[in-house]
Amino acid sequence: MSTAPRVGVLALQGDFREHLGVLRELGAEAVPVRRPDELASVSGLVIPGGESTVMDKLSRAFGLREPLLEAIAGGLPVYGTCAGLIMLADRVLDAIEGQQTLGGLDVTVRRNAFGSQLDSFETDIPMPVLGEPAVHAVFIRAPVVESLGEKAAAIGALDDGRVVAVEQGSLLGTSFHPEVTGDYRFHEYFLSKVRAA
Ligand SMILES: NC(=O)CC[C@H](N)C(=O)O
Repeated sequence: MSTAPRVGVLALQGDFREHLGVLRELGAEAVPVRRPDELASVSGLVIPGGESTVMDKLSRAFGLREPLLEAIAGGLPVYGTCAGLIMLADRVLDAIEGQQTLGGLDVTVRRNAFGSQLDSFETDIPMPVLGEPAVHAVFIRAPVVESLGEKAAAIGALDDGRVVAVEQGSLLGTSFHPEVTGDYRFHEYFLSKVRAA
């Protein structure tokens, strides 16, 4: 019998409680991560949606930036949603002055890419890695992946071709919020990476 994987959700800011709930529903031992020792105790990490500029500042204030960089470099499976995707991106457009990301995903993302007229919307996105049916995706002041480097792969795009889901080894990122839809295939996919790591 395999034991439940212990996974963390970065709990500095944003909708971390929703992710903790989903991961627990899927049978994982899910814990909030705010301190380096908590990060060291998990075998996977979700970076939730929220506000990437605030998460960036808080990660430095909490002494988590360096441990997070080391964990990502060391191959920890990490899944970033929305602001979490921004945190995982190597390059960011429309960042605020001084904003830093953790990086890891060889992509360029644009923050708040849908503008102020269309802050939030929902649509179905075919996602071959998850099979049928298409994923119902909820976007909230979301980023898009404007370009991908060689190491990253697009795994989901809008009808107009804009990439909103990416994967690179043990890293996974989505512009949208699977934790609010009741369709937990993305979290299951992430947990399969954790188990395989
Ligand atoms: N729902 C979200 O996570 C929004 C992301 C936010 N616009 C940012 O730049 O960080």
